[in-house]
Amino acid sequence: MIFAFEKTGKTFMWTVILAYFRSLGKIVLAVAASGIASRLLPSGRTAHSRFNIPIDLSSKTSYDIKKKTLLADLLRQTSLIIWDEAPMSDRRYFDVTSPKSRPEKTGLFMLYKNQSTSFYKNVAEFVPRKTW
Ligand SMILES: Nc1ncnc2c1ncn2[C@@H]1O[C@H](COP(=O)(O)OP(=O)(O)OP(=O)(O)O)[C@@H](O)[C@H]1O
Repeated sequence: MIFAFEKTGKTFMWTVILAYFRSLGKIVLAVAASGIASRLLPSGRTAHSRFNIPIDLSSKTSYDIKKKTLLADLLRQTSLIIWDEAPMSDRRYFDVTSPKSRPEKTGLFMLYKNQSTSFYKNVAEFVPRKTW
């Protein structure tokens, strides 16, 4: 995770990282919590749009990613996700579990099983508790 004060070049750095990995032929997704921030990233989209996150997130809803879809395949082939303003997002976005009641769906980070636990611990440490 990268933390820095305003106007210190974070977006500039994402742009450089995106260009580097994409020049190697890797798939790198760029998302942001807000629409304005996502427009500043090359091929950036809001996290809601990219990952099918329901607007009305509750304890009973989860990512709307079906396991056997093009989106799930894209995410499996993705080498890196750059998520600008991640700590502004609801913590449940970073949930590593699949919804038990909907076995055909998957949580985003279930697709990256080996990395997901440490990622989740890092994010959970910084995302404010009130957004649980
Ligand atoms: N290494 C650099 N060389 C030249 N200009 C730079 C460099 N890094 C950043 N800038 C310029 O500094 C300004 C602020 O950079 P940037 O928007 O990347 O910061 P930020 O940390 O993402 O800002 P914010 O806090 O608003 O998200 C921009 O105009 C950018 O072009």
